[in-house]
Amino acid sequence: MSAPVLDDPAPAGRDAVVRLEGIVTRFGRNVVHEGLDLSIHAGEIVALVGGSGSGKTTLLRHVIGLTRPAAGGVEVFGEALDAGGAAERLARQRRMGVLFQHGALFSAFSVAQNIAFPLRELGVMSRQEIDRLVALKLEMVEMEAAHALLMPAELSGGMVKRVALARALALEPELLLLDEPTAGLDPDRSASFIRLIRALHRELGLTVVLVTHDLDTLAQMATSVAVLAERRIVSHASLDETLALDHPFVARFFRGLQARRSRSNGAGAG
Ligand SMILES: Nc1ncnc2c1ncn2[C@@H]1O[C@H](COP(=O)(O)OP(=O)(O)OP(=O)(O)O)[C@@H](O)[C@H]1O
Repeated sequence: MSAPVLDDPAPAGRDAVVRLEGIVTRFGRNVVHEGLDLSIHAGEIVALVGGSGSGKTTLLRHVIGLTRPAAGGVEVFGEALDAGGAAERLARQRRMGVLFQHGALFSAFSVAQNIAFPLRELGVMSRQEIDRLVALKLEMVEMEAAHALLMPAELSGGMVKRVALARALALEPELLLLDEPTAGLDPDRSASFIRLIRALHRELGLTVVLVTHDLDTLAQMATSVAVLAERRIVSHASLDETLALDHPFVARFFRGLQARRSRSNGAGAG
């Protein structure tokens, strides 16, 4: 196996938005992470890839503080996740938006109520301010104002993802965590979801961590790829550098993309 690529793909001088150091995670006897390190810098879209059960979702849960590693440090926005009092921890939480794979909407709430939920929790906005922000977020995810009154059961799969994204964006997060955002979407809906995230990334300067098994999503979105294998990040590098790695998981995972690239190179050469 060639040497793993562990150099930092972000330009020097940018602060880490997320820094994971020496993370150890255990569920009973199942050791999921062991000495895992990863730094993510402002403005990056990092695709986190790894085999099924390798601990990608668990890592995202550590970043937002839903779970705690058995050992190691989790820093977000330059501070330890549990630094400071309750108010400071909450303030840090609000700088992060999350879209989980089964990030279901509250089924008894309308689209508008779902998007308004994090805003209401803040308890500082008037009804009019909340309505205005909900309308703005709906527009941001390219949904019509009339959709605000629909119930989740009335939405298509693509619309559910958009509403969940609008809710994740409600508090204007600087860091967006996306777990399989395009899973279950048909190619058209998937492509438009990718366009949307890329536009938001460009316009809002978001930092994004993206877990995906979908090579098209990855190739079109990621500014870097972090590979979770053997319980740690074995490589964090550009897609091209990742493709050049001699690692069994990388070879298996990227086989389709490699084949497509060599076909198009062949076609170009001929
Ligand atoms: N709450 C829990 N209790 C016990 N084991 C857990 C718990 N959460 C996760 N695990 C175990 O930790 C491992 C990593 O799970 P995780 O969901 O993070 O993997 P993943 O890489 O996201 O997988 P996939 O790609 O299949 O979604 C698995 O073996 C899983 O069974």
